[in-house]
Amino acid sequence: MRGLYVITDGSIGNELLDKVEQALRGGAAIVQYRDKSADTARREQEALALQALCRQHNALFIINDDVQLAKAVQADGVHVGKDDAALATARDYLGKSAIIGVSCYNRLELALQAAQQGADYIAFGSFFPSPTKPHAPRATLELLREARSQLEIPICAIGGITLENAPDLLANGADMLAVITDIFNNPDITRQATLYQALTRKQAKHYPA
Ligand SMILES: Cc1ncc(COP(=O)(O)OP(=O)(O)O)c(N)n1
Ligand SMILES: Cc1ncsc1CCOP(=O)(O)O
Ligand SMILES: [Mg+2]
Repeated sequence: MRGLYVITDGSIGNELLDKVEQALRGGAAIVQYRDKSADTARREQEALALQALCRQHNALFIINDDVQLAKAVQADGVHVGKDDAALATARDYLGKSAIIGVSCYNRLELALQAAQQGADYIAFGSFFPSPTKPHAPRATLELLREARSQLEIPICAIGGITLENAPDLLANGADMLAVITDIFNNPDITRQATLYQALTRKQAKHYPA
């Protein structure tokens, strides 16, 4: 796994599908449906529509937090953090072939443990001030380098990523760049996604596509 990993946000509103499609046209490799609302019916409907869109564009589709929803819509996988299902629980529920990503914040030991327990990728961040999650713990490029030297699974970087700071993340070992604001707040989402994809193709060479 590598490339641009776009994450949806509740604030995108009713242009959700349209905006995600624009990102996919620009070459986003992975889409995460991240919706913190309690509206189960709408969440399922949106997730199903996004799943179909990702299939059309050969992109992976990941559900944030919710293993039940991931199974219900046959998503490619789920992303879990400290307040979500444990990795082992998610694996039991979704099976061997599901992609399970685990948030490790700024903690190498969590990443080593997740890798040992069968995570498909891990995520560190926030690397930079994030408009979406201003109070997220701050991760460093040094942590990324150290993790790169110890981990074989793909590493995702998240938090306040922009086209200006993305090259440092890639140069220090990130395989995937998870982005909300700098993609979905851009007036030309497709072009912005294309620019990210070009950067990741140039620099993330740790794994085959
Ligand atoms: C790719 C990716 N990385 C990190 C997160 C954050 O997960 P978590 O810590 O569970 O926080 P929420 O996103 O659930 O608020 C993520 N979602 N995706
Ligand atoms: C979910 C999450 N976890 C750490 S930072 C973040 C939000 C990233 O969004 P943005 O790209 O807007 O900083
Ligand atoms: Mg979570």
